[in-house]
Amino acid sequence: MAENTEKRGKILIVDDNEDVLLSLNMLLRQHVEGIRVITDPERIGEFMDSFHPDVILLDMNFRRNASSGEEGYRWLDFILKRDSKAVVLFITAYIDTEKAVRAIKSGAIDFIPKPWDNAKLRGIVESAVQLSRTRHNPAPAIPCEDMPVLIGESPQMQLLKRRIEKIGATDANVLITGENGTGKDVVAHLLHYHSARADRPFVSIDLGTVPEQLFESELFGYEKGAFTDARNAKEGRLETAAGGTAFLDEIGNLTLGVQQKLLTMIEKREMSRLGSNKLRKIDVRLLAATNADLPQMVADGKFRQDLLYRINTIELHLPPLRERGEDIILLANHFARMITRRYKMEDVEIGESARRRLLGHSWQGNVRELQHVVERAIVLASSRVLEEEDIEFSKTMPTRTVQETLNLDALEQDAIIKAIDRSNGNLSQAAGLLGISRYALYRKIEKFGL
Ligand SMILES: Nc1ncnc2c1ncn2[C@@H]1O[C@H](COP(=O)(O)OP(=O)(O)OP(=O)(O)O)[C@@H](O)[C@H]1O
Repeated sequence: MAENTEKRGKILIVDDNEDVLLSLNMLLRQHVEGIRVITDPERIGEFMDSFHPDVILLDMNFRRNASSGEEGYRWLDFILKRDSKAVVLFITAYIDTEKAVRAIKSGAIDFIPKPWDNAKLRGIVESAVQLSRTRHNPAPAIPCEDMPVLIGESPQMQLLKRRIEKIGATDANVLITGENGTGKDVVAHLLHYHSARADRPFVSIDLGTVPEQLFESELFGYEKGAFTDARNAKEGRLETAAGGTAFLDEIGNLTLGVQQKLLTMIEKREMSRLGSNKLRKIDVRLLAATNADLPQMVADGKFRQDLLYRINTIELHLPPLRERGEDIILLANHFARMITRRYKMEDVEIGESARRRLLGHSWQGNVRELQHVVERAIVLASSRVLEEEDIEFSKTMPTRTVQETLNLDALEQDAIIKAIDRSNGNLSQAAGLLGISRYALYRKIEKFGL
């Protein structure tokens, strides 16, 4: 998912657990325009009218010991009756495929599992805000000032940028390939931005996170009564993208049945919702991405050859970061600027020893991994020049070997951030790790403005 320094979206969080409210608020407030939290779901309507949230994060269970999620479905229904385009994310500790399928069929967009992974949670909320804006407002999905940036001056990246500009101006379907985290999502946004459809919606669908049973209803939508939980009709993501661009990420995951339906849509430019025979005209430009070997999948009978021909009119390949040399440092500096701006910190410099360490790493997680490494280094470093010891790679180097700061406040903040991170935002657990009470932790969070 493309990162942006802009704060975007208004979020309403509804959960009876104050810990959850506090940690979600803490995590998200740096990234969004506004947050309101309520413990009482009866007040949802009032806040929908006065605050106009882009996204509602909704707990599934409110009564003590409840775990069926029935209350969540009831409140979801209430929200969708009030605003059929509302974007709701369920917060839940108990999730299985059956429940996920039912929730999404009932109109929720996605889930936030408890405990959550901070980076993933930010990604889910960011996509939900974008979807809400697209649903509620046919205005440009990507205003000029939000044009995504593709950093890189290596010969491969220069060539790629030239091709993006050329291809963007056409309406060709494009298949973007590359390992995870190489920037496929950024390229898809750029292709849209350079196209004549730039002022129309850009709708991204990650088929790696949508359960297989929901591919068809998510992509093509459904009519009321199409299946048991279809209490209201819902437009599919492809319809939402009408006139603009649909980006199907992880297209290799599509089942053969849905591949057929997608092929028909590309060839005939029409589609029907689930539970309806009515054909609707549809004009979408299709971009797709994968890190799978689609020709091999065709050979194995798992991917339709005719669909592959349709989606790979043009193929753009993103090279792994380890093959891009100095781009690593350009990107690290870019992320450093982005992160210090986001957290309103002083600028940092990447020192010589840190550069060497970054250049020597194999970057299996590509640009996404680099972004996380830089963010962690900046948040935890004790000086404004990052050195070798500030660069920690996940798992391979779990402990810092640096001469740490001896400033007690800084040490305390550092420990609090680590504890919250390690307990995935669960403040009771974080307080336990720190050996203090939950209330003492709240006070410290307030004191340090974390
Ligand atoms: N060349 C680049 N310049 C600036 N930022 C980049 C670049 N490449 C990737 N990023 C950033 O790195 C992160 C991962 O990129 P992105 O989500 O586009 O990767 P992806 O290939 O789509 O990953 P996945 O296969 O896991 O979906 C994002 O935050 C994105 O903004």
